[in-house]
Amino acid sequence: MSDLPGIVVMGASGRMGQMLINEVLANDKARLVGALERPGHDWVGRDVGECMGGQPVGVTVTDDALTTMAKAQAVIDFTAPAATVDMAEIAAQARAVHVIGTTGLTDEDLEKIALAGRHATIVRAGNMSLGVNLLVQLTKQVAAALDEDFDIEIIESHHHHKVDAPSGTALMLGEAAADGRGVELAEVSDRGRDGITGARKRGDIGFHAVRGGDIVGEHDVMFAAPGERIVLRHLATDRAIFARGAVKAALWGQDKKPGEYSMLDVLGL
Ligand SMILES: NC(=O)C1=CN([C@@H]2O[C@H](COP(=O)(O)OP(=O)(O)OC[C@H]3O[C@@H](n4cnc5c(N)ncnc54)[C@H](O)[C@@H]3O)[C@@H](O)[C@H]2O)C=CC1
Ligand SMILES: O=C(O)C1=N[C@H](C(=O)O)C[C@H](O)C1
Repeated sequence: MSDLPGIVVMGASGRMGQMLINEVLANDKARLVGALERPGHDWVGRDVGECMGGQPVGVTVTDDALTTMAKAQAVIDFTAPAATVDMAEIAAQARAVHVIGTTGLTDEDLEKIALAGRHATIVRAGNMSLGVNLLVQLTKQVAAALDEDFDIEIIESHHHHKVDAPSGTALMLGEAAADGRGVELAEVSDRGRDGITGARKRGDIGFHAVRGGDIVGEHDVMFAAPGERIVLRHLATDRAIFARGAVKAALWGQDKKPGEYSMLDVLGL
């Protein structure tokens, strides 16, 4: 048997799940050892390659996370908050790296994940692409260089299936902007204005969510002052960028001590 790290993909039938299955299968430094779906899903019990419309790959989709994780060195999880919190405990028991791409996690979810991080290596990011993680660093730098004469607004656009807002990426960018300014995001966050809102409060960071069609993911960070505007922009046109980052994170995590890491750690940014 190969000693390459064995990776399980959770949420195998999802938009990201299918990207991840293809990415792991194509990677010569990893093996696909499991594909998980939620109980009752019609892919459960079938070969994941066939489910995706191709040749069999010898991995049957299952809803049995405990048994599947026993043979894995990492799990890549782009699913839903409740599923991710459950997996955090299972991955910690299995001493497997847990790569979390799921967004929409509450503070309570994050506390539970942090607890699991005492025993497991977790890499979590609202966006696993190289471009967005660079944008995070640029946002922090620009926010640190400018004063509050520049109003910061974050505008994100996604496909009409997306269930959470603001996007995980928008929140990462907001945190970076707040960090650059030396303030707490929670103190200055202004989400989705509506009605008679009053004039914009100096120092606030605004968030706006557009949902439509098949937009993969677009993010603008606008710094607007009287007489001039700077706009930092990332456009995702292919979900493969997220899958590539996630597989990189799963491999990077193999020799890391337990704890919570980000894609900035993985990419060395
Ligand atoms: N961090 C990043 O770079 C990115 C994060 N995302 C996030 O990933 C998540 C998933 O996005 P999509 O793939 O578009 O959604 P999706 O709805 O297409 O896929 C989610 C999949 O998870 C499965 N699932 C739900 N509960 C499960 C359980 N208990 N066990 C196993 N599978 C379970 C669902 O059946 C579904 O197939 C979202 O939170 C999204 O925001 C998406 C793209 C990039
Ligand atoms: O749900 C998505 O599709 C995406 N979610 C992530 C987010 O919430 O930022 C990353 C990417 O923008 C696609």
